[in-house]
Amino acid sequence: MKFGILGAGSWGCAFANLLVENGHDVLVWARRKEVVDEINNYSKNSYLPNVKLNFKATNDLNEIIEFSEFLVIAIPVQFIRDVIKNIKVWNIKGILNLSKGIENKTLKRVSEIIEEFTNTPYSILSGPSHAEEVANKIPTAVTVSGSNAKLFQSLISNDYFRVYTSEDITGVEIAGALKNVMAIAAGILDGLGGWDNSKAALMTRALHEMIKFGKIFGADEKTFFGLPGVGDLMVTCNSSHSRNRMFGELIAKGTTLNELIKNNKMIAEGIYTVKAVVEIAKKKNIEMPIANEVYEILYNNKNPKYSMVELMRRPLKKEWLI
Ligand SMILES: NC(=O)C1=CN([C@@H]2O[C@H](COP(=O)(O)OP(=O)(O)OC[C@H]3O[C@@H](n4cnc5c(N)ncnc54)[C@H](O)[C@@H]3O)[C@@H](O)[C@H]2O)C=CC1
Ligand SMILES: O=C(CO)COP(=O)(O)O
Repeated sequence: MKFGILGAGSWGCAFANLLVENGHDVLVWARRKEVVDEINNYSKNSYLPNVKLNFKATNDLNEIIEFSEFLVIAIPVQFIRDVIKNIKVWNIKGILNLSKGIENKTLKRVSEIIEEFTNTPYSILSGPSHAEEVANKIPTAVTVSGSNAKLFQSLISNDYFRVYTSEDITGVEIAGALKNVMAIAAGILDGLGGWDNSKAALMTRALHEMIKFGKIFGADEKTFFGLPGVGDLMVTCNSSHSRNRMFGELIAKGTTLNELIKNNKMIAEGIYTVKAVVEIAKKKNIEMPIANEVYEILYNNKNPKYSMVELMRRPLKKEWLI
């Protein structure tokens, strides 16, 4: 099959290699010409520096659309709209979204952004899947949900990348978006000196906060006890590969948010999604203590140590103790 991939970041490139490995034709769209040249001339990309890339890239959106049977989205969520608004004709069979977040300016999930522009069948793939490990064929398992879930499961699964299917698009999207926010909080505890007990308690609370938020939008609670939920929460809160966790750790150690954004080409989606989560929680009157603390630390300079200690001292709601 012919897959066009929007986004030549670490996940777009790792996923492109996987599709090539599975025998598919792949073309990647990169925003910047120098990234296209680096991929086409040297089979390299600074977003995934230690991996040989086995595909070609273009900077021409029309070329990608003409090429593709299926379109994969691997652009950080806040930037998706500015790219896809330039697609004039959506003559593709299906969309597979890999991106995890909620758009700040509209409070929309990726499926909701996409449906503003096209009624092309939409699916999302999400779960514990750090690009660096997938690129090195380290066994990984993810979930795909949406119109073409079974088809994508057959086209994408291989001996190191297992794809399971779900009916719960909303739950998979919300789990993937919110785990990034929670991982920033987990990283803050790492930065305070590796508070492992606190981190375990935080991750337990984080899961319940994600479930509570998801159920407001009709998500299935079961989704959060699977790969898109607790699976991705654990890997992102604990992995040295996680940008969101790393941002939290560096914030706790005194780096400012602006310095992190300026000094890192990679994107930690949670620093943007947390704004949308806090705004939605306020509108829908959902108590989101961890997300609120992450927001206060990132955007109102609340002291990370004081904030986390105070948060962890707050009594857990009875129903959250499992
Ligand atoms: N990297 C990973 O291990 C995984 C990432 N994801 C998700 O994949 C999505 C894509 O992120 P990554 O591949 O990780 O990206 P990245 O963080 O590796 O690279 C940043 C990407 O964002 C693009 N970008 C930066 N500023 C931009 C702007 N102003 N306008 C348009 N594009 C801009 C860059 O060109 C680059 O493609 C994200 O939603 C992420 O949460 C999901 C699973 C694993
Ligand atoms: O989604 C991911 C792993 O499943 C990647 O997490 P980070 O964006 O925190 O690196």
